[in-house]
Amino acid sequence: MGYKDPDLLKSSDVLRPPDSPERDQVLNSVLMVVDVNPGRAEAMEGNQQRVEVNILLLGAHNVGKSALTVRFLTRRFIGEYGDIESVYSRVDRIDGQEICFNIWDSQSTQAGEKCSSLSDKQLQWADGMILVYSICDRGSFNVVQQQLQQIRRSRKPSSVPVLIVGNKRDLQRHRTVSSEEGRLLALSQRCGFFEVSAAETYHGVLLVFHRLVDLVRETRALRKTNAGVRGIVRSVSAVFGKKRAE
Ligand SMILES: Nc1nc2c(ncn2[C@@H]2O[C@H](COP(=O)(O)OP(=O)(O)OP(=O)(O)O)[C@@H](O)[C@H]2O)c(=O)[nH]1
Repeated sequence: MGYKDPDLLKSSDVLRPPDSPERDQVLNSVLMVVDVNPGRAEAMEGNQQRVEVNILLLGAHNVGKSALTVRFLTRRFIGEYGDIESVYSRVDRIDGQEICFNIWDSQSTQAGEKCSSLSDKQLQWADGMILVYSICDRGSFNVVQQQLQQIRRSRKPSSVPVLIVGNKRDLQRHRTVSSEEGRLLALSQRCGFFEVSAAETYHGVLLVFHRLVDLVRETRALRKTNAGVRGIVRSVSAVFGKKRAE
């Protein structure tokens, strides 16, 4: 199924009209988190360990960042999303573990602005990032490349998992960025790559968020292992250093 205009969608999981109270109900149904200070990693609840994962969505104006966020959080595509920058939360159980997704849906700072620069706060806060472009908007693909450079300049290349997502896959007739280009960019930058349609399906979007959580967990496990190995190396050198001194 291909859509020319999301306002024409008739699917049962699309709420209409876009500016209805239903839209507000959907947006209000997800918990809005206002504290974006870093510092939390994992919280204990009884015996169950809940893992918190902070996900930052970046990309140019109008590429579907809010549509992807709302689709993931509510399973709905509601057409119009307004201009509110928000951090939303949802708790899911994956492989028997509770995962708290905190999702920062960033906005271009001015309407019509193609690319907003990333703040230090956003970069510090994020455990993983999703860089979104529209397959029908080459400019938005260029923005992803610029934002990738900014991320790479500010953090070590492998320290934060990044996924590149080409959205609006349903608009094939208007495609200006090939899948191949997206995949090559991701490959060259050691990022994951997906093409999805927030308008068309929930499952593609779900896969994106779950993949990022997997990568964040792998990165954390690797950091722990590396820290452990560094600790052992330090102890061993301390012992041998002491022996040599004796
Ligand atoms: N056809 C189609 N339209 C989409 C899709 N995703 C989003 N849109 C539409 O694209 C427009 C922009 O979507 P938003 O989610 O508001 O985009 P955004 O990136 O959050 O935009 P800003 O908040 O301005 O940064 C809306 O009209 C959406 O209905 C998609 O997968 N297919």
